Amino acid sequence: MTETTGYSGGGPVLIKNPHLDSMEEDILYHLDLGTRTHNLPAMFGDIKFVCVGGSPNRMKAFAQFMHKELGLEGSGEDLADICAGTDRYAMYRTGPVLSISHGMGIPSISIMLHELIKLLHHAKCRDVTIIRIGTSGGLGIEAGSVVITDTAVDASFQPRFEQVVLGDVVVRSTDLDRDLAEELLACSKEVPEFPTLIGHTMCTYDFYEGQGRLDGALCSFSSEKKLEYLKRAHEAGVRNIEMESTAFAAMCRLCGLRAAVVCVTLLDRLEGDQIRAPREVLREYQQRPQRLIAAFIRRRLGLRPLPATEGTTDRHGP
Ligand SMILES: O=P(O)(O)O[C@H]1O[C@H](CO)[C@@H](O)[C@H]1O
Ligand SMILES: O=c1cc[nH]c(=O)[nH]1
Repeated sequence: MTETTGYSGGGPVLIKNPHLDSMEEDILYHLDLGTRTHNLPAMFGDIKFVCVGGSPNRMKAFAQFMHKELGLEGSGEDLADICAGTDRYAMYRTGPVLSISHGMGIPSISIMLHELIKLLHHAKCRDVTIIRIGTSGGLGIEAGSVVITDTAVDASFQPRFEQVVLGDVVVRSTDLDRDLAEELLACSKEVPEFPTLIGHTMCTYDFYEGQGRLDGALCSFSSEKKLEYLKRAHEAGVRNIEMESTAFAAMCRLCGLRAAVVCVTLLDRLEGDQIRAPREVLREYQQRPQRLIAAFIRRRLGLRPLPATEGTTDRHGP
């Protein structure tokens, strides 16, 4: 079965679930929030930008960075984790920006997105832009490059996300908002210290065998087969590889959220498998998507570009 419902962009957050209307209460279990226990419109109704990424520390650092970038009062060092009652995900807000961690892989981001999208719906948010700021392995591009995804593809280079529902495979489109990708590319001129490009992003179910690595606990293919696969991916337009983009693109699109994926590359997979860059270098790399998104949000809010932003200082690294 293929679901073709189109991306609407702007407007309200669409919930494609008729059962929700008849529920007296909706408990967002993994976020430790709920419609009875929290005034979600008061807490989140004015959110316009949602940024998600794997690591809780990265998303805290990003919220603190945005606090400064938006020129809000105070240092932002004391931003509280809104989901502190659970250790599944971490969530911070500053001004109109919500910053949330999603863990690693499709099952983890999928659970977070179900609850986040319902939260935005219950809060009556409108015109929300959602961006995944992540890390990835590059394909044929310099380590440290930032890739803005035009289309998320699966491990067979197809623009689809397959979800098993009641035993049947449901196929969902993974197109992302082209205009938003172009707008982000235009913003990259404000952060010229690193290369930024648009390309396909391949999403896999695993970091090791699933991404053609030779260095996992299991490996059943040769070095030649690995390179042949990665080169085919490159020829198909893939410029980076990560583990959440297809599910993210499919769910956001169906729910009317304008979405983008912006990931830095930690290495060039055509040159190796192990991530060897020193922690200091990796730390600076993971700040790059954040700096680009800060420039984008500032521009959207009509704030003047800041001279040479330095990014966040998350001490934990990617
Ligand atoms: O850096 P983040 O955004 O966590 O994402 C990437 O890093 C993880 C693997 O190290 C995967 O989840 C992959 O998608
Ligand atoms: O190679 C990489 C690096 C980061 N994240 C991935 O999923 N793959």
